[in-house]
Amino acid sequence: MFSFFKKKTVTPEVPPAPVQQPAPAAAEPAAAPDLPPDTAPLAFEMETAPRPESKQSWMSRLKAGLSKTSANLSLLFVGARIDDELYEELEAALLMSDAGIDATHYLLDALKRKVKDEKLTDAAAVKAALKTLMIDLLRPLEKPFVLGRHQPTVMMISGVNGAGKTTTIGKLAKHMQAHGQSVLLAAGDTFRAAAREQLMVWGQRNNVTVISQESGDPAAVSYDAVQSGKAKGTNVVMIDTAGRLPTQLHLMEELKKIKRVIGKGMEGAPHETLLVIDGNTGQNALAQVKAFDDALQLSGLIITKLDGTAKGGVIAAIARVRPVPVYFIGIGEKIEDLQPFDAEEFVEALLG
Ligand SMILES: Nc1nc2c(ncn2[C@@H]2O[C@H](COP(=O)(O)OP(=O)(O)OP(=O)(O)O)[C@@H](O)[C@H]2O)c(=O)[nH]1
Repeated sequence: MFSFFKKKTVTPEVPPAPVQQPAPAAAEPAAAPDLPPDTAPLAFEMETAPRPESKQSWMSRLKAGLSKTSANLSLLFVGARIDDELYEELEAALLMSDAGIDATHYLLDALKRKVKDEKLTDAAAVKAALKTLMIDLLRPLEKPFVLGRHQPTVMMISGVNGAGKTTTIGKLAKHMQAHGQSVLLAAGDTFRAAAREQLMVWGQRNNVTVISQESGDPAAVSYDAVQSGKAKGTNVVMIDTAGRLPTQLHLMEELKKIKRVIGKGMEGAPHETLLVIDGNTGQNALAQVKAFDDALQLSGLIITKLDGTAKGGVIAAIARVRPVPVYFIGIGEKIEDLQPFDAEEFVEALLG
């Protein structure tokens, strides 16, 4: 397993907070510690050079996950002539991959131009040109996930039901703990007792404090969690929210309220407003990104389940239509199955 956080060369001004003992209870009201908002006791950013053996296994699994699309796209270029028929087949394959009309036409137009300008006649060279164009399209979505700029860093996590929010929070919490970051979770899903319990049990098992309330207002639970995080000097507060559809307008309003109330608990918070999307939801994922971004002004995405029946092309649609950075992608349920998004590696898996 390789890590995706690394220590930045920041001189600690304040010693890092100790890892919390599990204390699954409602937060006691407390005053904020006297820290400037941007105090950076520790800062972490992406690991840029993961261990080769782990990288290899990650790549082969990502490739397996996206094999449907890569098989379709790769086959097109085998012994192909560069003509209208190839472009038509490529258009169909890109649309089938969930890239959507906008990204598909953008890529095709750019490819045709490149083929002409560079006088490409060989199918392999055209495929390589498409790869370069896709990498250029997706690269702006790469963004390192940095911790340590705030004490605590407050993260709000949203998404539709079953997208993988809670699982992802668990994985992130473990990675953060492994790097000396103390983590506090807020069970903002006050509707489903089972969701709350799931998080509580997980917290106890993993030595992570979970703030929860039996019933009531998810905004209040989130506020309590921020207060508790500030009082205890916790490094990271992650706020889980109940799954909801963008069409459930009252629930989208509730999300906005949660965000506002978090901001009342700590100026500038949440520092990360994340949307978790299931990679198998195709073009609907784009609709989710738009709706949640309109409501919350997202700072980043996490795309899960790229190991299933995902086609992967929707990320090109996101890059064209609503380029919210993709912090992480997930290809399974184990902790090492969540890794930073890397455009080059993703396109390599997508195009073979
Ligand atoms: N195959 C696969 N399964 C995943 C991945 N991430 C999460 N899951 C599974 O997806 C299911 C739903 O995950 P949860 O984390 O409970 O999703 P949630 O968004 O919190 O769901 P709600 O609380 O209902 O809104 C679980 O069975 C997870 O194990 C992934 O990357 N790959």
